[in-house]
Amino acid sequence: MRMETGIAFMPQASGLSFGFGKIGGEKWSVPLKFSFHRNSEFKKIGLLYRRSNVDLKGFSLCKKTEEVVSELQQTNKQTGDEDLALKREAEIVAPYLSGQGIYLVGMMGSGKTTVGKILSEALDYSFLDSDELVEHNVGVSSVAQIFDEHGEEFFRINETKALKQLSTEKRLVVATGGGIVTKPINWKYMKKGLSVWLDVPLDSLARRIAAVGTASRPLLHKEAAGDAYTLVFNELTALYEERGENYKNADVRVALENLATGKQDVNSLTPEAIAIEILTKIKDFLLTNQFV
Ligand SMILES: Nc1ncnc2c1ncn2[C@@H]1O[C@H](COP(=O)(O)OP(=O)(O)OP(=O)(O)O)[C@@H](O)[C@H]1O
Ligand SMILES: O=C(O)C1=C[C@@H](O)[C@@H](O)[C@H](O)C1
Repeated sequence: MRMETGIAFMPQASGLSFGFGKIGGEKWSVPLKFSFHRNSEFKKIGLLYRRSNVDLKGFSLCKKTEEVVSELQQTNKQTGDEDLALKREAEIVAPYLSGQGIYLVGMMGSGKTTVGKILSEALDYSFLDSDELVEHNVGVSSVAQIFDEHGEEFFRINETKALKQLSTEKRLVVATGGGIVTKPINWKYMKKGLSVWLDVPLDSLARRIAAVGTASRPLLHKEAAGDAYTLVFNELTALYEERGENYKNADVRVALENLATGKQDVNSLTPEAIAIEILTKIKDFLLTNQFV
């Protein structure tokens, strides 16, 4: 069944539930429960995401067992500490947030999806990717297909419609499309919640995107000779020249270059560390602006 737009959040005993259905017609909803476990992965229900535990008990150790164990222990300690710090920061920020939606903006590959999911879990929010809502509304499986069949302008119109739908929702982290910042009307919708700019150096973005390929990112997918990193870097540079200023409209900026301290490399910052910084910056923003 092709569904018309209509989104509803409904509090339920089991947690939050989210439904898509026909406006004024029948609605369906999916119960969502959140838990906080490091060894887990996100499962998708409808367009929303939640965590599910992964059982690692059957993991078998082979050669260099001690090395593997020690590395795992080190990683677990570091990530365990970060998870705790993240949860603690989320508890501190939650009362100031009062359920306001959070819109992550930033260039393609800046980590809006990766960090957004972690942030949503820490805050007990739902997570949604605006590109996926556009795909759902248009009735296709990829943004690339929309660009191919209808062109960018059609995509942008539908992106604004999707954002309008989302802007009335509470307790939601949204990973927005990289170009959402280019239309002033989109800011009107995002200002119903808090917007956060994930500012990542272009060379890091190019590294990340070149590693996974450009097939799902039509604005970067160009048939040209050269190595993948350089091609992506050049396209990103051109895009950033056009739209870089627009990101500055965000309420909060989290610049990875500022977050990386001492000898730490921007590329070694974990999504958890970035999520903690987002919460800290949101708290500062809300404290500064609550009496003005
Ligand atoms: N902190 C990080 N360190 C290293 N790699 C990261 C980090 N965050 C995200 N990535 C990787 O970068 C790539 C892009 O991340 P992600 O999809 O979260 O970005 P995005 O902003 O949602 O991108 P897009 O707007 O293009 O959909 C992924 O391969 C992801 O694994
Ligand atoms: O930066 C952009 O303009 C885009 C980013 C993607 O998330 C998609 O929204 C689409 O590919 C366009």
